[in-house]
Amino acid sequence: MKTETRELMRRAGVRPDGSTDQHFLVDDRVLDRVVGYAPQTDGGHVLEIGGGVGNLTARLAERYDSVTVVEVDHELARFLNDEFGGESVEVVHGDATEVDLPDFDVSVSNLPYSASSPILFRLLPHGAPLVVTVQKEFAERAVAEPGGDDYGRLSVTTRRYADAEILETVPPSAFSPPPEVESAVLRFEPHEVRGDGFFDDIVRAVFTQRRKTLRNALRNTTHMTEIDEEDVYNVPEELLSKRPGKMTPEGFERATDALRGDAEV
Ligand SMILES: C[S@@+](CC[C@H](N)C(=O)[O-])C[C@H]1O[C@@H](n2cnc3c(N)ncnc32)[C@H](O)[C@@H]1O
Repeated sequence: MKTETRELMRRAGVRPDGSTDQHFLVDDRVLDRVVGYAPQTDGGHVLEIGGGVGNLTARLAERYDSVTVVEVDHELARFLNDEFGGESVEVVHGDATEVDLPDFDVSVSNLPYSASSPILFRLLPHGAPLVVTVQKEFAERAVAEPGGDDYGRLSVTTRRYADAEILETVPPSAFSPPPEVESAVLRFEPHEVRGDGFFDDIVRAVFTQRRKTLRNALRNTTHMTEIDEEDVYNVPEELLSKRPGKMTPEGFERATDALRGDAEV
């Protein structure tokens, strides 16, 4: 079943005003490409965040054995369930920054722009490929190199978990209602990482102090990381004197290893 987005919007009775991140992708060629960018897993379980009227959900259900779609809007969640719910499509009504997420082989989503960061910080540690449409400026931050203004927690976390690339930019006219900014399709290919939340906690904390040296950023955020202040001095001096915005993910790894006490420094 391939269903025109505008027809789905009419049937769902939605009149999105954009205030709740409800910009629906109505360009069916872009939708087809978004789905095509995702790897075809064997059978496979796909997770979609923000199902809207199901324009992407319909395509994902054709391609994968099972779909879990999370939607925060009560009316839309009910529509998705009526339209697609069944053995192979499970609709979860809830906030994707909070609800339990299932294991998945791949995630394909047009993310709600105001919650893109917290959602990605939840998806990346799953270690599965992701294809997401986000604000273009957000995509540029995800792939930013150390040293520039765009480089931050999002860039470090992205590089820690995955290789990311911008596949195409999408103009406002592809959406209804059109957002004010351009969008971009981002793909994340996961790579092996030692999974632990400590690294993520340190990165989150020190980027609240991005203009400070790592030494001061770590000392000022012990309430967030729960490290002992004296452990800061286990980190090599050459790292302590850098600013977080100039540190590579490898530098962050050396620093967190030293803070954990299992470093070869
Ligand atoms: C950009 S629209 C995408 C809709 C549709 N999948 C498409 O491609 O056109 C984002 C959707 O995410 C939903 N949403 C917003 N915040 C959310 C959250 N925190 N958790 C789950 N869904 C959310 C909105 O209600 C909206 O349906």
